[in-house]
Amino acid sequence: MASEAYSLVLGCGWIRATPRSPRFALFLPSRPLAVSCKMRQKHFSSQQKRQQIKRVSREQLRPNINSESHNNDNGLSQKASSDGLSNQGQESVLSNDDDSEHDSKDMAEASVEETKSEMEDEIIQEHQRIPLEDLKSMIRNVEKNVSSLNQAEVGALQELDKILSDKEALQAEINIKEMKLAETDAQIKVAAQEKINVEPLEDQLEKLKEVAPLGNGIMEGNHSSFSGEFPIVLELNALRKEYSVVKDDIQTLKLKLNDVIETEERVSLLEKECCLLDTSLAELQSQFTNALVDVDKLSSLPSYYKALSEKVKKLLGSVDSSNKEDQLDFSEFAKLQQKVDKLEASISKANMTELPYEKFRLYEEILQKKIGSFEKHLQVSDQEIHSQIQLFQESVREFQDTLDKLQEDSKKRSQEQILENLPWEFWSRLLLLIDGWLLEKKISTNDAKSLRDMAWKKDSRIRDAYLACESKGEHERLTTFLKLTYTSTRPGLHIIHIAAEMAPVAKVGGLGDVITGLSKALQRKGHLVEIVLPKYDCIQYDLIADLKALDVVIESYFDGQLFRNKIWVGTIEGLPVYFIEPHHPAKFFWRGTYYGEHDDFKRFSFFSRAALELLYEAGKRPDIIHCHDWQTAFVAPLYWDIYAAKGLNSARICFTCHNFEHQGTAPASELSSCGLDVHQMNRSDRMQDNSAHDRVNPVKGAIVFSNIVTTVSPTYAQEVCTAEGGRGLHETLKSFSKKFVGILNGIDTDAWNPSTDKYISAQFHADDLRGKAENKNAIRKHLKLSWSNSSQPLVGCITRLVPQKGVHLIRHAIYRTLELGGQFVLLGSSPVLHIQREFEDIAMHFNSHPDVRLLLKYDDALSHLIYAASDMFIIPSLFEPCGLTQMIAMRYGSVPIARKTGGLNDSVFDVNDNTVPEQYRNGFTFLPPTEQGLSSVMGRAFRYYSTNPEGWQQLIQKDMTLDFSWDSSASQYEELYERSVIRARTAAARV
Ligand SMILES: Nc1ncnc2c1ncn2[C@@H]1O[C@H](COP(=O)(O)OP(=O)(O)O)[C@@H](O)[C@H]1O
Repeated sequence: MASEAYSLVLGCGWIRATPRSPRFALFLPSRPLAVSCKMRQKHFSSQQKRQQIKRVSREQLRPNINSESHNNDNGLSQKASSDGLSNQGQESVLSNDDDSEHDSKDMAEASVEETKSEMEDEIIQEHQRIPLEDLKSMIRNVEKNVSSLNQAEVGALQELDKILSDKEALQAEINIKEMKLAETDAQIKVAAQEKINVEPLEDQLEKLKEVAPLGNGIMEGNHSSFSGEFPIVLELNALRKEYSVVKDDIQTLKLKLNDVIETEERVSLLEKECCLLDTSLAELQSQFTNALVDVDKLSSLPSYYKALSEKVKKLLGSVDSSNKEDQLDFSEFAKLQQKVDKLEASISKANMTELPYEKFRLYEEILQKKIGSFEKHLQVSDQEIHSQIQLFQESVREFQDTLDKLQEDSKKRSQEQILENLPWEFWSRLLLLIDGWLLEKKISTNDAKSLRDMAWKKDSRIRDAYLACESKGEHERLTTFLKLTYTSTRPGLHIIHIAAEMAPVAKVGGLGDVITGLSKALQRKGHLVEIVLPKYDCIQYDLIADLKALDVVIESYFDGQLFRNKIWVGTIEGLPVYFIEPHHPAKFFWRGTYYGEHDDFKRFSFFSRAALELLYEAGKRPDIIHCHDWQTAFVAPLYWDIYAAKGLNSARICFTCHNFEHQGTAPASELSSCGLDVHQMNRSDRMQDNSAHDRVNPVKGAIVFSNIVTTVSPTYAQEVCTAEGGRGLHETLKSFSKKFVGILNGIDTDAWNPSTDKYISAQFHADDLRGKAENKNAIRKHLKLSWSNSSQPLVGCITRLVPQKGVHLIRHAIYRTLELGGQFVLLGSSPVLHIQREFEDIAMHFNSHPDVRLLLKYDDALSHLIYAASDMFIIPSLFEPCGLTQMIAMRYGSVPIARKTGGLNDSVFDVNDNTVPEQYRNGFTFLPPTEQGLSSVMGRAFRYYSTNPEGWQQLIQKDMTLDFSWDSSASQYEELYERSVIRARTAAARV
């Protein structure tokens, strides 16, 4: 394109004006030499042309002369002409005399005359030799020749005249052309000069304009009359014109230059595009290579599939051979095989075909689609194959099982046939063994009876047990047989809880929750669980199903006489519950309260004895009697001291202390009321209080007399073995450490379930927390708190307001919450008067405060709403045997802020504690029981809440899904119970 434009410019240059050509050369550096050469050639050729014209005009003259002479010389003109052209000497002469026309004419005439005289001389000489006649004819011929010669001469002269006139015309023409040539030469010279001196000329013009006002007029063409008189002015005019033409040309050139620049820019853009295309091409190439690798990989899949098919076929074969009824459908496999084969073929086809680069993209897309669909097919095939394999494996397994069973059955049958046909001798030996153990008092009459019955019926279990331990020692045989009596007769354990609380009908604190939660969990595990409770007047009777008084009176001993007890039965949360209503003049459970009465020792010692009386009278044979806290701790010594001897001897006693702070000590004399021998019991190794020897300690008595002693968390179990934590019982606990264990409580996940809770405003769960925000809003409105800022954190606290719970820290938490910009809701009441008063004052102080509300009461329904609404939950206990509120709070998405003590230490793990695996970190903890310690941890929690809302949300979700159910705790109790029962039977067998 550039060269095209250039030739066009050159063309224009030649057509319009030669002088412009060198200016182009300024912008087209490769061209100036050629152009100037061309100019020089042109100039040279015009000179040559002129010389040629001159030469031709001279030569045109010469042949005419020669032809004249040679025509007369019998057509020898050709030779004469060539001689004439080659005669250099003649040419040089002619060239020196180029305008003498007359001289030429004279010379022609002289030449004719000369020829004529030469001929006459020849005739005379011929005449002297030849006859006259001949001479006469010859003369006539000569005369004829002369006349024809004369005619020829006239013609020649005419011809000469014509030639001369032609010559003149030609000469004139030549002159004009030479003049024109000279002019052109001059113009060329001027142009050459002008091309070098445009600017000086401009300056000159400017100077002329300045110095000659006349010149201005001339240049403007107003004084044409002076043109001829001022050649310089004319020249200047011409120059001006030339200058304007040049200017135009410059303009044109500039435009052209812009075009060129634009073109260059376009070229560079195109180059860039070209580069980009190159790189994308390279990318495509590499993608193509990768795709080929992928295709390679994919091509290996069919072989993998084939291997799988082979395996499946093998399996099918084995199944076929095992069971011909199991006919397998191969059509699916055949279809899959066809699909894979097809894909394989298309892949190899694609590999063989080399696609052009411009089709890469299209190819890649198709390839990707193919790979995608192939992968999908493969996935589906994989799944199908997998499920088919599983199906076949299952059927093979089933078949194998049936086979095994059949084999076992047939083996059994044949064995049974053998065993059934066991000689009478075998059964007699077995019966004698049982009787011997009974007589030797190695087993009880009952155990002996049930074992004897089994042997009598030829029960396979006793036969197998006998055969299994035939070669073993007697103790092991005894244990095996006793286990048989216990497992063979019942599906699980018979467990009876004797307690002072049961949630939700008679709940003061965590004890009530444990009774219900643990019992339900044990019930679910297949055990028979029953609960015996005092029939308090303040029980929530509406929560008891099928409550009824039995038409029976149980008399129980107290203060030297028998008192009648009315027995009520009913179910609470699906659990069978017995209520004892003593008809005692002191109206032990008609007080409108559970605890805190002056005669609590009497009240609960009475109840403990009446409960055992009930079991005894009812003829119950429980495996486990589980008593709780000091209120029912009397059961352990009463059982072993009185009821075991009376025949209620099937049970093992488990005692759980929920709080060693409460030991129920009393003057030793009071113990006699329930029938215990004070003298026997008030001993340091029995019930005597470790600190006051005239007092008996029911908790110590339970530790001593129970088979299993537990407390409610592993950390607390350790703490109470120290002087600081044991409250005087640490030595006793240490001495019975073998039967003492700490098991963390669980919570009743049915009762505490935010997705089904009927007490809360909106149910919610970990995956959808919108309900939690609704509950927050609802409680704020309900308690007339400010609800303008939904992100203002709400701190909850539900507790008994007792020193153990860190009341001073709870009070501090209220102020600290305000300091941190949060809201605080407390639900609690105190059995301690001064604490109750103190909190009532605080409640009054914040009566209409927008951010604090204190509710000094016990309110189960409200507690649910607070758990559901709060963002954080505070438990700053000085000590905490287990604590349930932190677990309930977490279940409701309220993050616990707890002191590291007792059960809190076993269930709350700080978000920053690197010693704990990340998945267990669920809250904020602090150790020093000080206001500073609490302030600091609350600050951390608030910062986390406000600065990391996403992390907070995740923390809530994690907390809500943690397992605090009773399942694992109940399993631990179950294991303890079972071990104890077996041990008892074995021990009984030994005695
Ligand atoms: N004022 C109250 N209103 C309703 N429920 C309460 C109140 N105070 C405590 N609770 C409940 O009592 C139980 C407390 O158990 P826990 O944390 O083991 O403490 P403790 O047994 O020492 O009182 C929780 O279920 C808690 O919700």
